[in-house]
Amino acid sequence: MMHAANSVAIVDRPAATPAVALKHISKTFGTNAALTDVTVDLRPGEVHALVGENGAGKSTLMKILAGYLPADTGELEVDGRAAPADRVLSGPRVGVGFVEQEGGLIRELTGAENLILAEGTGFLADRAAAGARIRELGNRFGGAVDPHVPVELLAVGQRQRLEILIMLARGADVLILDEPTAALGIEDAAILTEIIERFTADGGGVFYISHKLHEVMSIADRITVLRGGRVVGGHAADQVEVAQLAADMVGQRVAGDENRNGNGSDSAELIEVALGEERARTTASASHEVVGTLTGVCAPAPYVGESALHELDLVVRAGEVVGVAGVVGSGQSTLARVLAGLLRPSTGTAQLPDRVAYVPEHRHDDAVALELSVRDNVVLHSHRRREFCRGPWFRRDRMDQHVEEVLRRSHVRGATLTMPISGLSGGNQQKLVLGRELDECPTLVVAHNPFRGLDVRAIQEVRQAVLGACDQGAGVVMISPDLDELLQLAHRIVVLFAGRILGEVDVADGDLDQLGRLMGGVA
Ligand SMILES: Nc1ncnc2c1ncn2[C@@H]1O[C@H](COP(=O)(O)OP(=O)(O)OP(=O)(O)O)[C@@H](O)[C@H]1O
Repeated sequence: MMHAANSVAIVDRPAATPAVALKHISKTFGTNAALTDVTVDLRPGEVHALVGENGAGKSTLMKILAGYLPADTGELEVDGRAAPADRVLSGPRVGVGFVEQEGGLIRELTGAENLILAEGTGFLADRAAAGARIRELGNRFGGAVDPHVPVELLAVGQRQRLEILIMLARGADVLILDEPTAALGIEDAAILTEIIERFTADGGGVFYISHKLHEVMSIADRITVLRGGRVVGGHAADQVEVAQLAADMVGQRVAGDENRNGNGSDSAELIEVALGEERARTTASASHEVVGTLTGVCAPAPYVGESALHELDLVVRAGEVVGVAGVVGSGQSTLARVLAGLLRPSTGTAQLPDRVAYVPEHRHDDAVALELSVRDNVVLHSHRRREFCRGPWFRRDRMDQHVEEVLRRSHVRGATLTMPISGLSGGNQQKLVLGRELDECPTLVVAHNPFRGLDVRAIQEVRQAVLGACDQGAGVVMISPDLDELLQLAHRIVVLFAGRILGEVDVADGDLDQLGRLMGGVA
C-alpha cells in the first residue's frame, strides 16, 4: 500500500491482487461464535458490500481487518502479503480507514486537531497545515467541510465527511463504511456517493455495510451476505435480485426453525419489509386527547448548518404517529430536543407531559453509556422504582428480572446482563434503547431516526412496538430523513423547512407530489 499523505493511489500491486483478503477468519466472544470460517476479499477500485441481519458479524469482521480486534484463527493479506490477524496491533492498521456507525472523531476537537492527534504529531501541531490538507482533499473528492469547527457543532453528514477526509489524509486506500447513509438525507447521501466514486476511480477499495438493499445494489460491485457469522451468499451486484439478497439474509431457503423468527412473522413478510413493499397500518387511530403542544416556539439550533425553530406550532394527539420530514438540517434536531424537554424555547410555549420517551439521533452521545453494562443501561431511568429498592439497598434480583424482560420484549439478541453494552451489535444497541424508552409507558414518544442501523426483522419489531405504544395511548413524533420509513409508519407527515412547519400531508391520501413540493420549500 502507499501511505503518502493526501494520496490514495495504489502502487506496486498487480491488478489481480486483492487490496486486502481475509481468509478463514473465526472469532468467538465467550461462547458466542461471532464469525466462523469467513473468507472475503476486496479488489482495488471496487465497492464490496457486506449485508446481513443485526449481529450477523459484519462489524466484527471489519474490526479484525482494521486491526481493532484480533481474530481467533484465520489469515489476513494486505496487497498480497501476509499481515497479522491474530493480535491487536498497537494502533489501527495503516492504510485501512474505518468509519464506524457512530463515528470515531473526538467531538470537542476540530477536524484539523483530530487529524493531528491521529497522526501523533501533537508536539509539532500545525493546525493551519492540517486544515489545509483536509480542505484540499475535500475539494478533490467533492466533500468540503470546515476543518476548524469543533466536531460536536457539525451535523451528522458533515461529521462523516470530515472523518473520511481525515482517513484519506492519513493515506487510507481501503475505506470501511459501516451503515454510512443510515442517518443521512438525500443530499448528504449523494455527496457520499460522489466521494466513493472518486475514491474508487483513484484505485481505492471500499467495504460498504448497509441494511438498505436497494442502495447496496446501486453502489456495490460485489455483495457478500453474512448470516450467523458465516458467509451464506456471494454475488456480483449486476447479477442478483434484491429479493435474493433479502432471502439470503433472513434464511428463507433454510429449512426448519431458521425460517421463523420466533415472533410469528415469517421470512416472506420480512422480505417484503426489506423490499420496501410492506406498509404498516396508516389509518389514524388518534383520539382527540392532546399529549403535547408547541405554540409559537422559537429555539436556537444545536449545530452549525441546522436551522433554529421559528414560531413553530405543533399538536400531537394520543394514538397517532406524526412523521417529521424535511431536508436534513431544517430544524429536526432542534425540534427533537425541544420535544424531549432538553432545550427550552427562547420564546413560545412547550406543553409536554411528564413521561416523554426519547430516542436521540446520536446513540452513543445521548442514549447509552458505552462503558456500563447492559443491565445498567436498561435501568438508567428506572433504578429508583420502588419495586427495585429495599430500604437503602437495591433489589438486584427484581432488577435483573425486569432487565431480562425488557431485553426479551425488545428482541435484543446476543446480550448478557453483565457485558458492556459496547459488546452488542449496533442494531441490538438501538433495540435496547427503544425497548428501555417504551418500557416507561410514555405519554409522548420522540424518536429521531429510530430505524438507524436496524435490519428488516428489527424494523418490523420496532414498528410493532411503536404502534403498540400508540394503542396504549401514547402520541409519537418520528423524525427521519427517509420518506419511505415515514410513509410506512406515520399517520400524518409534517414537513419542516428552514425551522418552520411548511405544511402537512395525511398519509392515507398519499399525496407524494405535495410532500416533495413542501420539502423543496414550496408551500
Ligand atoms: N466486544 C464484544 N463482546 C462480546 N460480544 C460481542 C462483542 N462485539 C461483538 N459481539 C457479538 O458478536 C456478534 C456479531 O456482532 P457484530 O457487531 O459484528 O454484528 P453486525 O453484523 O455488525 O450487526 P449490526 O448490523 O447490528 O451492526 C453479536 O452477537 C455481538 O453481540
